Amino acid sequence: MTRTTEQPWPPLPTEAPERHADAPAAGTDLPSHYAHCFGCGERIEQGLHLRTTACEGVAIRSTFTVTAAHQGAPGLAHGGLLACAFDEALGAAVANLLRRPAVTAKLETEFVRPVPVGTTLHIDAHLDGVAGRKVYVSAEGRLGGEDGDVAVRARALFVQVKLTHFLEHGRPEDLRKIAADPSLLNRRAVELNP
Ligand SMILES: CCCCC/C=C\C/C=C\C/C=C\C/C=C\CCCC(=O)SCCNC(=O)CCNC(=O)[C@H](O)C(C)(C)COP(=O)(O)OP(=O)(O)OC[C@H]1O[C@@H](n2cnc3c(N)ncnc32)[C@H](O)[C@@H]1OP(=O)(O)O
Repeated sequence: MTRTTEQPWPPLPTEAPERHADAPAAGTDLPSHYAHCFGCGERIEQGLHLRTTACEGVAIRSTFTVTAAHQGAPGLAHGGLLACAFDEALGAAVANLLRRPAVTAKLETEFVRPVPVGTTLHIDAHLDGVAGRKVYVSAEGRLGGEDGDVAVRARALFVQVKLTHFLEHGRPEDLRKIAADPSLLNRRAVELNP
């Protein structure tokens, strides 16, 4: 079987990603983009509660601590939730460093080692290339520390979208909740009208 990481990446010619001039400075802790996001939202009790910090260049670092609510096999993280953690970290890299809204079009994960409950996964995500609206991004997750063993690798294609994407497709009652309480959404993460 061909491993994901043995295939060319990005899969087509791209330009080097340019960090936006107003991207958060390296070392800045990035707030949750949406209070009800399963990946980072503070209002989702059993969510992943990813915490993300901007790094130098076109990179971010996230941490995800696996709890008993995230099990697949006894005492081990569910692979689908690990994929969710990577979707979140990769998306945070795209949105915060380029400051444009984008959605995941394709997400590949490679599970290298089991991730036990109680472990903190340290995820390093970096932008790899841009081709028009397409942004290629990848990440590695290490067990227990920044120098720990790699447990998961992921890479993804994000496609930049207009704000209208969310207004057209989002459930009206959730959009109304945001209108009533704008603090649910971190509007500063991206330029909504570039
Ligand atoms: C009030 C609301 C505010 C909203 C929030 C605002 C801001 C948020 C702020 C900060 C965010 C911070 C952090 C975010 C962190 C995590 C977020 C998690 C992200 C997600 O969890 S998000 C949910 C899952 N995600 C979806 O729900 C997407 C469903 N999907 C679609 O909505 C469409 O499918 C779309 C838009 C992807 C494309 O549709 P489209 O019509 O715009 O464009 P099109 O189809 O032309 O694709 C353009 C080019 O991408 C190529 N392409 C497309 N798909 C491909 C694939 N699978 N493989 C290979 N290439 C592909 C085409 O081949 C073409 O390539 P080319 O240009 O070369 O022809």
